[in-house]
Amino acid sequence: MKSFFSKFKEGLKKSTPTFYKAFGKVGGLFSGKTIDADTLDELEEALYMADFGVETTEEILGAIREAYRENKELRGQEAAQIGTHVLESVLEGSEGRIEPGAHKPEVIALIGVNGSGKTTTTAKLAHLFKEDGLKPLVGACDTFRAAANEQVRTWCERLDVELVASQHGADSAAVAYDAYAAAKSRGADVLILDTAGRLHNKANLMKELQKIRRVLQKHDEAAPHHSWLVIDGSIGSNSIEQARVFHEAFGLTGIIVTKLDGTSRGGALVGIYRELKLPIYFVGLGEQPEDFQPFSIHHYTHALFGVED
Ligand SMILES: Nc1nc2c(ncn2[C@@H]2O[C@H](COP(=O)(O)OP(=O)(O)OP(=O)(O)O)[C@@H](O)[C@H]2O)c(=O)[nH]1
Repeated sequence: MKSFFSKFKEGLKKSTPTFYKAFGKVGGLFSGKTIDADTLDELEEALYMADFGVETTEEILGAIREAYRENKELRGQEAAQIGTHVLESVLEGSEGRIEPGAHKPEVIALIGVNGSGKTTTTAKLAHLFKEDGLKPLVGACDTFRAAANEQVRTWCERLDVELVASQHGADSAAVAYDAYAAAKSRGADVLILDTAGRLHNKANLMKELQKIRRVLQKHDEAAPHHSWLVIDGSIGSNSIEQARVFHEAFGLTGIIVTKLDGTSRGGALVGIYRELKLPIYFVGLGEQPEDFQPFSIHHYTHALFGVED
């Protein structure tokens, strides 16, 4: 099996400027030759504004303050390096990586509230797997929202990806079951399931998700092999609570954070990781299929502090 990430190494560099935007002003604070007390105050404010949360903000500031106490001539880039190291150690272990090939098909269930970006992420994943020479198949399990099917269909046509869908109002677990069978018989490497984000109430939604799991397990006891929460990065610290609720109800195996291109609150993913220790697999950086990258601690931390590679 070809390495899954070969294509992405180039992509990572390309979108660094997008990340810079996402972090607003933090990086800019260290562009000067030396820092001063004002820089530290501004850093504190910027980290809170970006939703890094109390713990992470205090750890970063504490380390830079200590270095500044010892050396009043501390250079901007030195301070930025210190911040980078603190954040790198907070995020240690957070990079989710998959190597398709362990199961055929490898089943990925995308979960999350409406509008978080599940359907777009389904398309992005399908595109990514295709680019890497794998065969994806998509199951449109959001049978609740009428337009959802259409949206997935449009994406799959555009990307030339096979789709299993059903009528609006159909049993989503039945779609999942059929999609698995189709993926197996058509030799798909990866099955991506786009699930509903809203039902009449939360309990029903969780029941439906659990039913999808039970039904998949009739095919393969280990399925879904990945249950990823797709979370809107621009909602900031509210995302932590959202992740906790889904994790308790469904047992997530990872996170995908979307919309990091259009937000200055890109710090919340650190809070999610601190709290739930769920790996972050991908980040969404735009509306197009290629605006999608594996989460990289190095990239994230360096972009935040404006540290050059
Ligand atoms: N800027 C930006 N927009 C995104 C990203 N991901 C998704 N979107 C946009 O967010 C909106 C909602 O995305 P969907 O993929 O429809 O979200 P969903 O979770 O499937 O929502 P439902 O289908 O309503 O359940 C769309 O307008 C997407 O184009 C991203 O990474 N960046």
